[in-house]
Amino acid sequence: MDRTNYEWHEEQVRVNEVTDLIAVRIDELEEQVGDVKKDVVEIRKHFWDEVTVDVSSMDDVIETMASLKQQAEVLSERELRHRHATSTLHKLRRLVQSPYFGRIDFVEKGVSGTEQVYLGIGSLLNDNGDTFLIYDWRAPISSLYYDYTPGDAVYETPSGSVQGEMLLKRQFVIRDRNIQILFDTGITIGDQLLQQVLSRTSDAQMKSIVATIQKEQNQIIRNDRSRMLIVQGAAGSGKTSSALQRVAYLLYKHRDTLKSDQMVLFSPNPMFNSYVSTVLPELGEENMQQTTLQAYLEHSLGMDFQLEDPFEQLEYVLNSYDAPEYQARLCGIHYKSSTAYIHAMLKYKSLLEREGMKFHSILFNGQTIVSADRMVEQFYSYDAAIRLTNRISLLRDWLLKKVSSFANAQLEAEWVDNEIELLEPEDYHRAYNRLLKMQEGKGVTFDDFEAERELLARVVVQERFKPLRQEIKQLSFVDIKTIYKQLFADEQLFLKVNEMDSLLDHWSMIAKRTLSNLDQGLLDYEDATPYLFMKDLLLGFQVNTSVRHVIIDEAQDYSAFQLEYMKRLFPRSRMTALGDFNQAIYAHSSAMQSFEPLIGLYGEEQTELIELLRSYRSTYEIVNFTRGMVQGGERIIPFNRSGDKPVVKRSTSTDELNAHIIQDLEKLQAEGYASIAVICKTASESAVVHSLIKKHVSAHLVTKFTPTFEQGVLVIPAYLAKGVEFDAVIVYDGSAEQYRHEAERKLFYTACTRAMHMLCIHAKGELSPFITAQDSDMYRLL
Ligand SMILES: Nc1ncnc2c1ncn2[C@@H]1O[C@H](COP(=O)(O)OP(=O)(O)OP(=O)(O)O)[C@@H](O)[C@H]1O
Repeated sequence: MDRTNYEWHEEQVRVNEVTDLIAVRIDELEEQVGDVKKDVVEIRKHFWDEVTVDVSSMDDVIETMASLKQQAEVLSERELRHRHATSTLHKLRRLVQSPYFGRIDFVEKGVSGTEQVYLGIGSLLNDNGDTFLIYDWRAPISSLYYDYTPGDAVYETPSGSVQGEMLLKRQFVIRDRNIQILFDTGITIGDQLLQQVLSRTSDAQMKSIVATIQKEQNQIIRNDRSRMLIVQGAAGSGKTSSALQRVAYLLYKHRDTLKSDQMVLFSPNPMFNSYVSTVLPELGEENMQQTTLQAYLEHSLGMDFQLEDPFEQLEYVLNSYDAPEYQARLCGIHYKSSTAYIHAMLKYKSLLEREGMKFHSILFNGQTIVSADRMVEQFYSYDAAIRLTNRISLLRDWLLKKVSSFANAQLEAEWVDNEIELLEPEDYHRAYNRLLKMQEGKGVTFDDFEAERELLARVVVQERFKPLRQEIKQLSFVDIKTIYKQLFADEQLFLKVNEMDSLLDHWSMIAKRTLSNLDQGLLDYEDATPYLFMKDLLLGFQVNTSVRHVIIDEAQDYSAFQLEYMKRLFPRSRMTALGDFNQAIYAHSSAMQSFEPLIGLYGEEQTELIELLRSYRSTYEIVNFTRGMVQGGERIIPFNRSGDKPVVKRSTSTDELNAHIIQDLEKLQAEGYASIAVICKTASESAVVHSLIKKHVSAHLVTKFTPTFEQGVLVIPAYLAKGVEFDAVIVYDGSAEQYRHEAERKLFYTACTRAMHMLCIHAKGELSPFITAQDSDMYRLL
């Protein structure tokens, strides 16, 4: 047996020992889980048998409560035990198949002996409980594995740095308890394993990367200093992957204080949510909360308006170059996405403290209880030193009193008699019971006609005024819509709050669109967050203080305004923002060309910035080709994994183009690619292409409503392919006709960078000018 074989054998012996131990633990735990589960079922079944319920006297009630509490405690202790045991069991079941993926031998400075550290997705102690057979990849010492090659090495612990020398770094792939791959790493950190991992076919769900985390990614995962961590990374550089491992790391490091539901991931679309949702469970952690900004806006404003979503806005931007108001809309989007607009709103709010508030009159049956003017008068009669939101609360209380007096005055009204006549027997019965309760001890009975009429009148009046009271309590009397509209209806006001001398370019069109949309109950995407901000400024922010960490993926797609809003929404939270300016596809992204808005959120001292330049998703050939499409692309470093050169195919007609696409699809399928995306520019183009393709090849159409990501052939608009990846990508029509405006460059780049192994760009007629790789070495032109 040569040395390598011997080592392999030795390691396999260890794998056998460890997995045997895990198997024994699993057996024991399965038995335990079964017993505890039985206990829980029994306790639930006989819960009341063990409790003596006696309410005859106060003492008996207290005793009953005590016995109830005791029984509930026993139940909850067993349930907790069951949960713990089940989660340990899950971890062990994962470990038994593949107990670890790495080993380092480390000699700590000043300490004799070498420590062998085996790294897996969870830790495992020996039976004595004094030696780690497996270290969790998130343990402090495990960071050595990701940060160093053999030689001098340091890791951080809560009590300080530990220095020493790493003697060995070994990587494994273990499947079904057998070592399939084993090699020691030299200078090229894990290239061989990474090569293997990246060469596999894509999946419908993202995979964890714990075994091959790269040094620069480890900086992101373990960063726990700054309030705000910004990651700018090339397409495919592992931003999302690092962010998800980071969540797992933080949940591990702060396991006593941080729970998964205190972390929120903002995703670009619901399909992306499903794509990444298995990573944390794979690592033995519960998923964090996942949402989209649009879902939040819908939740907050969906009752009041029909909201445009970001995709509709983008479709407009991509499809409506010839619309007369196109430039005006872009200008409006630009302004409404900026921090300047936030400042204008804050200024507007301070003006409103003195004048200009708008209210809805309080009406009943067409009759005015309190007029809007009277409310304004009342509002500004309060001490100006009182905060605006508090003055609104005072006004609310005043209005409720006014409504009460008005309601009392209605008791004798004719409509009340009419409604009493119409009361259903149940209402009548309810009223009777209420009378009994209210009049207890007062000697009044329902035989008393006067009392009966009065009571029923009260019931009727109270019921009728209930919705109005409810609305007042919810502060609906503040006319947010008109207040917001004022900004665009009153030019002087706009100039004043913006501290501008002249109005925006295309002002009249911007103002007209804003006002007419609001009048029709529509809210453009660019207005939604500002509108909500205005509402919150006046009525109070609906902040969420329980969330401790917000992760924003595709951060370049949020406007400066939206980011600021999100910061206010989660005042006790840290933030991780991951983005790539080269993939900024929305019109408002022009307001986010740089890091400034992100850094500005918490200020430089509280912000850290990490850049990822190496791209892992695509082959060397694809990265080499696509990086020429964007500014600064020459800085992107392709990972050394070779594949076919991208193919660019020109057609002279739509029929020919379609025929080429179908040929390509059939060829790629025959070559064994599991996921192939035909990426179109817009939703409508996708629908047309899908109806054509499906006659020849089984294919799914992805729309903004598609909830989950599927394998096979997908036809998808480029903007929905954000964040996901495919074995092969066919860009449906990469012609100059489709992609020539600057706004389309990043969309085109995003589409091309979704490809892992193969990229084919088809074009009808002239090629898009973004295919700059003139050097025919970069691609094959067919
Ligand atoms: N260290 C790694 N080990 C293994 N695979 C990796 C590693 N880093 C990244 N990858 C793989 O590279 C691909 C791209 O990763 P990811 O989606 O996280 O990148 P991204 O920067 O978010 O991309 P984009 O911005 O283009 O959406 C994924 O398949 C991911 O598994």
